[in-house]
Amino acid sequence: MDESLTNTPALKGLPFSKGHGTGNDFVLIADPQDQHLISPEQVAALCNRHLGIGGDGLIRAVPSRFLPEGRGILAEEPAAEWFMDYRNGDGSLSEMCGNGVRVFVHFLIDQGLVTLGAGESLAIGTRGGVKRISRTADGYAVDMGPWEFIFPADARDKAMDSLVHADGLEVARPALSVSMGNPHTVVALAELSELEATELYKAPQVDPVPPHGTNVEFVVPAEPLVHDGTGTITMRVHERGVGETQSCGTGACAAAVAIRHWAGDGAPDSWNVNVPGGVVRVRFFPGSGGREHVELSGPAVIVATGSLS
Ligand SMILES: N[C@@H](CCC[C@H](N)C(=O)O)C(=O)O
Repeated sequence: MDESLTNTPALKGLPFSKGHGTGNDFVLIADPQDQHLISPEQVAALCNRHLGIGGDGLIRAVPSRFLPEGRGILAEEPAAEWFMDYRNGDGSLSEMCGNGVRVFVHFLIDQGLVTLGAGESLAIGTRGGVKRISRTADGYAVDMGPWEFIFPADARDKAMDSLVHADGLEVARPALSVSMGNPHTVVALAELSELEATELYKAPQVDPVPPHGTNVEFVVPAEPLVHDGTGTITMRVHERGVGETQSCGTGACAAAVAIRHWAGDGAPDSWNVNVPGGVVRVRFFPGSGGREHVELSGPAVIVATGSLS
């Protein structure tokens, strides 16, 4: 373990769990009294795969009442007692993490901090707003709220609003940028062989890049696209603040938004998104306030618990 971590009294002996959702992995820390302010450098050290515990991100579970963002959440939804304080592996903040919020709820249950019965839902505070989570047969479903295009309609023709280039692709490809609370740029490729050839060891070049940076999803629609009313997409992702990951829940939602837009009228509302770490499901449904919402579902696993030595 990096000594700069364990020399910090506030972190010495701190219990943690390690969990993942379809291979998108997180260090999880319960902080019911808001006593552990973990610096960006400490997050990066804990998430380091060689010198730390290793993870795509770190999630601190803290009561909403302790954080200014959390108090705003409580004014909107008093039941959102717990706040998901999410950091990317480099220590930067993100508004939302779709795989992370499922793993977060599983962690809260595992720690005995909440209960969630079949047919019930739990409100969680995030920097991307209140998310409601319920159990499914294989894990959890999250109402991710409404999606929106990042660039205004007049800057976007029907098919694209950016160009993206990555090593391994001969030319830059058209893309659409979608917000799921956090930013995504979705690039369609024609063949699985192109997806395999795409090099994601460094960040793809996006032009124009959304104002707060972006996560980049490379997607291949299945052939045929729709089977039994469900569309299928295969996706790889380069995450802002992390690098290539095995899965990205908000990215899967953005991928389904973009492919459904490209497919046009008659495209389905249900999607399976294959990622290197498994499969997540995305569903569009009429949400509150007359806006279309996105539901993300998939597994959540706790693999280990320990304490910082
Ligand atoms: N893997 C997450 C997204 C995590 C945040 C992202 N890297 C960002 O900076 O927005 C997911 O499952 O949604």
